[in-house]
Amino acid sequence: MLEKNEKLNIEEILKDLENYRPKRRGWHWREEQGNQVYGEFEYHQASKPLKNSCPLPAAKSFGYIDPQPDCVITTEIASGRFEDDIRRMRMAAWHGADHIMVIRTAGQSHYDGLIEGTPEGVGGVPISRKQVRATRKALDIIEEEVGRPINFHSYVSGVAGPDIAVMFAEEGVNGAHQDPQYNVLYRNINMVRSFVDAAVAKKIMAFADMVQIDGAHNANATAMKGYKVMPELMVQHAINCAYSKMVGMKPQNIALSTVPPTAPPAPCLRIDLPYAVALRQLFKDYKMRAQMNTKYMESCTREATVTHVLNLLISRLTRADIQSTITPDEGRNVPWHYNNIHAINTAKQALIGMDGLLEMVELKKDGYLVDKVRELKERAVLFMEEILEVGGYFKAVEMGFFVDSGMYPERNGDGIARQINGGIGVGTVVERDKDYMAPVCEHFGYNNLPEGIEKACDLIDGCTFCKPEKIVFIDELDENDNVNRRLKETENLRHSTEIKPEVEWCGDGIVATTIFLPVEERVAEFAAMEIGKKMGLEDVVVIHKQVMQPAEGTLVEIKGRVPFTIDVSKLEIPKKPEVLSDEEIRKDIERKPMKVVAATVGEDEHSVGLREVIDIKHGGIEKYGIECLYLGTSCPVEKLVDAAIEFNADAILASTIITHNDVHIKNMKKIHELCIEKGVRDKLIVCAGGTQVTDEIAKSAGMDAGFGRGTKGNDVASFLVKRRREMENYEG
Ligand SMILES: Cc1ncc(COP(=O)(O)O)c(/C=N/CC[C@H](N)C(=O)O)c1O
Repeated sequence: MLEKNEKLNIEEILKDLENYRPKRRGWHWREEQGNQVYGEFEYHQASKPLKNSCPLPAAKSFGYIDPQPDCVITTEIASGRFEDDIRRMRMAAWHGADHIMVIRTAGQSHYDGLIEGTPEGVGGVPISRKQVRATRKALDIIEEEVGRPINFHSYVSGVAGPDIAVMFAEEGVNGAHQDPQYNVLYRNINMVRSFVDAAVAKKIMAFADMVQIDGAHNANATAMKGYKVMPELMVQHAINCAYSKMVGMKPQNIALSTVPPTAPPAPCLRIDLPYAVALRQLFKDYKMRAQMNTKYMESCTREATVTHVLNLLISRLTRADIQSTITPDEGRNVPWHYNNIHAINTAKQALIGMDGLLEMVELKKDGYLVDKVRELKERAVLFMEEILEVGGYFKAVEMGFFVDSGMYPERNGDGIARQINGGIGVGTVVERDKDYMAPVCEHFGYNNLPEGIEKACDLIDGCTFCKPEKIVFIDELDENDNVNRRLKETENLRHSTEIKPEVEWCGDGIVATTIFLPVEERVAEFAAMEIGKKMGLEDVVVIHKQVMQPAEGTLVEIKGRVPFTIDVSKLEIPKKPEVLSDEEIRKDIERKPMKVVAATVGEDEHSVGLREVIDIKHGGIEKYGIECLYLGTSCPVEKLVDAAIEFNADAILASTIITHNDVHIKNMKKIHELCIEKGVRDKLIVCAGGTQVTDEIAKSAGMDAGFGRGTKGNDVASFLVKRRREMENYEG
């Protein structure tokens, strides 16, 4: 078991892979939990807490609770270097993801065999046995520390679909996309080959108890207008569900991949919600894998996040068994790892925030919604009927029925047409002879087993499903394109005190900066790049620009590479002040009572933070017996200092939240100077606090200490006691 602050050791994970065996087969759904209590709250759609996790930032105000939604949460990974992805997977798991979906290297669907070794991928990882083993082994470690099984997922499709299905079943992969329509429509693989392969693959996935996700979401992304293909999507789901069931998959392992088809500025709920309702009504026995919209994503991460929250509202208003997440930067680049985390947090935050929603609101049982649901179902049924009329699915594909930009029955004739005698793998399906026999288990279709043979693989004393020791593990095929060589290049950064910024890969050195420039867009773009260069960044690229007003200015985000490393052993890091125990603080105050005056100074009305530091009910300093005179908010600094003198206080606590024009620093300096003017500075302990106040800023403004975001009563009381001791010793 890893220690909390011990890094995953990629070298260790790569060791002895030839003998690694997965702990289990099959998918893990979060346990039904009924009502869950986290802290002071009861949840009606939550699952068990994690052993270790990173709560949302705002959990600070709720005792750091980290309630886990009831559905599985997915994060998709596509960096191309699995050795760097396991770090991202660990971060994701600690933020609540329990479904790790690894995108394959571009075009792996066209590989007509398995990939071996660990070559670097493009836009995804080359899914190979060694990579799957290393990743599953890392996930074993990660699931131990978070205390929840993690589902490892990739894709069973393409020309080598059945081969990959076998390898996934052997290696304990827990879920996969499998939909022959994907091969046909988006990879132009021959349709007969695709459906025959799909039957073989699905049977193996059923044996391995893998959850299957279909490929309907692709029509959303590929269609001219996502919302025009809603009837077709239901048809695509139906085809894959029916085919999967016929092969022997359990409905509870068949997940429909459903994406809300639109996004603002379209009135998306009015379009997407009826579709989501219709889908769940038609496919109530199946699982819903709710995906977030990717089609209408631009480079604005804020916009993407709001769209995704609206998608999550639909999940909560209908049903999501798996909530898939899309990173807010997917519209910019291959996702950066911290954006995977932002996306997971968006899902966790919104789903938990909408806990029990349907106990308070319900979908109307008449009017627009019901009519729209009905209309969509009718369109889908008509679509299905027409497929039958023209002679079945293959014929319909040849006629370009699918991904047509018209809202069925409207047709624009621009669908993706494929010929039954065309595509990759055409003519490669051979009818099985009468005496065809394959001595392996879970083999779909006709298998002419000899008399008396129970299990096909008895003939060869066990197949790899029954005797995993028969699996042949190939380590590396290419002496250059492999993980060992890549790790060599980053050796120094993994085994020294030198670090570099990173967004995807160890040592990639990428940083991002947000800049506002008071000029029109085109000028701002080039000015921002110039600023990046002057900051010493290399390969500066604009990753986002947004007009704030055509003449007044433009927001620009740039990324660039820092050419240097930071040696952390050489950093001057001030020691965190040691906090005294409650007992010790209380004893010292009993020994010698302490009085404090406190206020929020200037024109500042914020009081919450200071009250938490003071009030006994928040565990504030009063609980140690310190006597506090609280002067409220918008307190002039003169009044605060005078009160300290009058009250014969030992200390002043000044809260200053507003930092506009550095007013917080000005106020601190004024308090310091006033105490000197009145000859009491060396008698008083003077502290400031606030969300933007740091110890360094406060001390440079003449304070004895500064307390920032997250400060607790015992931090302040501990400082006051220690500081008074110093002053007493000083007085001798
Ligand atoms: C049914 C099916 N088979 C295979 C592939 C992948 O096939 P290549 O490995 O050839 O790219 C896909 C891809 N979908 C993208 C995942 C998406 N980000 C998602 O949310 O699911 C697919 O849908």
